[in-house]
Amino acid sequence: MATDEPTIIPVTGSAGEGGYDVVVGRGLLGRLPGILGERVRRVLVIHPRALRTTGDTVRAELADAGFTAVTAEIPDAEEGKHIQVAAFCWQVLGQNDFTRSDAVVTVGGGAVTDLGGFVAATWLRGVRVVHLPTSLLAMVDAAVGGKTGINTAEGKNLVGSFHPPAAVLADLDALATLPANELVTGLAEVVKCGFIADPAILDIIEQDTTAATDATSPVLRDLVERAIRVKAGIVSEDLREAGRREYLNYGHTLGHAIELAERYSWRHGAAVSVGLVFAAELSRMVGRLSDADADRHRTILASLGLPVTYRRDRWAALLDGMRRDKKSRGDLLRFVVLDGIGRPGMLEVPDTSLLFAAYQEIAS
Ligand SMILES: NC(=O)c1ccc[n+]([C@@H]2O[C@H](COP(=O)([O-])OP(=O)(O)OC[C@H]3O[C@@H](n4cnc5c(N)ncnc54)[C@H](O)[C@@H]3O)[C@@H](O)[C@H]2O)c1
Ligand SMILES: O=C(O)C(=O)C[C@@H](O)[C@H](O)[C@H](O)COP(=O)(O)O
Ligand SMILES: [Zn+2]
Repeated sequence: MATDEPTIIPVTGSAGEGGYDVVVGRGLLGRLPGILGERVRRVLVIHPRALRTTGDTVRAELADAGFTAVTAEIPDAEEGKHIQVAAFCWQVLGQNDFTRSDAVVTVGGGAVTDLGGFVAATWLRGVRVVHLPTSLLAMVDAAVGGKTGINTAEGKNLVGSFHPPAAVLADLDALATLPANELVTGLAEVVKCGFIADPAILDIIEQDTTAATDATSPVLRDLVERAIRVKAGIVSEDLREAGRREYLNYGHTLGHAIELAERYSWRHGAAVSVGLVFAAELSRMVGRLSDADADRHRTILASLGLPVTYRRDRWAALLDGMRRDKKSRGDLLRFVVLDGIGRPGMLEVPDTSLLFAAYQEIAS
């Protein structure tokens, strides 16, 4: 199964929008000029300060290929998902005369692909974007599927759009510099994919946690490809989240509320980990998930070193945050739950006492 050949995972178009390829492999940068194509003259490379060297390498590759490449260096992590950072990027695009036939390239984790995707979606009402994800989480999730967004003072990803990329180059070599804790938080989204759609993911992690957390292992590559296939399959059917795409939000209702409560000092994947255990407890409480399947959430996530509990005294703030979740309809909170492993569904919760009871199971 070990191979150095790139794997191409197609995302087919839906809602009248074009499809694209997610390429997983090593040494993929040379593909970028060909993907951008001959019509593109100017390229804005958006990267965080922490990845300046990688951003410079991408800019040099583009310049060598004859593009006019400029960079926008943005604040790291969630600090970058801010309207003022988008405004800075719009300014760079404007000052460099970017037209509708020009393009944006993102280099970074999910915060950068979200911000850069949003900038591309809004500049001249939409220009091409290619994502070069550098974190595990961005490779398996954020760069794929076309959700873009920024945070507001009231919550996570409250402003954004659907803007599919022209391609995603998931270069596993980038993971060499990713801190171990960042790799682990990315695995929370991989585990999510295991619970909602591909139970083999769970078996693989349980069999060898060490290999699953080793950026160089064929096991991790297998997990990356499996998680991307889950996401690609769902977004190919439902780009704009009219139905099945909501399942990709498993664990996120509480997860996003924790991120807000922690003022983004927690990584997204860590908050989603707690959210997954909460959603499993909710599923168990309403009789839709067995004890064993619910307990498996806590066990597998804890085995990776991910958090599975959260502060008992924060319930009121969390409930407030969850009300602004995009799955809510009016006063009705809606959750992704499981009817078994690989069988996601929705639960409407008019009565918050049920949520409070489920929260007691994860409160510390
Ligand atoms: N659009 C979507 O569908 C989607 C899906 C999942 C998550 N997200 C978003 O993605 C974000 C989380 O992504 P994340 O976990 O990648 O966080 P992140 O982008 O904040 O990156 C985490 C940290 O890792 C650093 N980093 C990234 N790549 C590196 C590398 N190769 N070497 C060294 N350091 C590196 C970053 O600079 C940052 O400090 C959240 O904002 C979340 O909402 C979006
Ligand atoms: O792609 C999706 O759809 C997801 O829900 C994937 C999530 O992992 C991701 O964190 C997403 O950004 C959450 O979206 P939101 O609509 O709840 O902001
Ligand atoms: Zn997520």
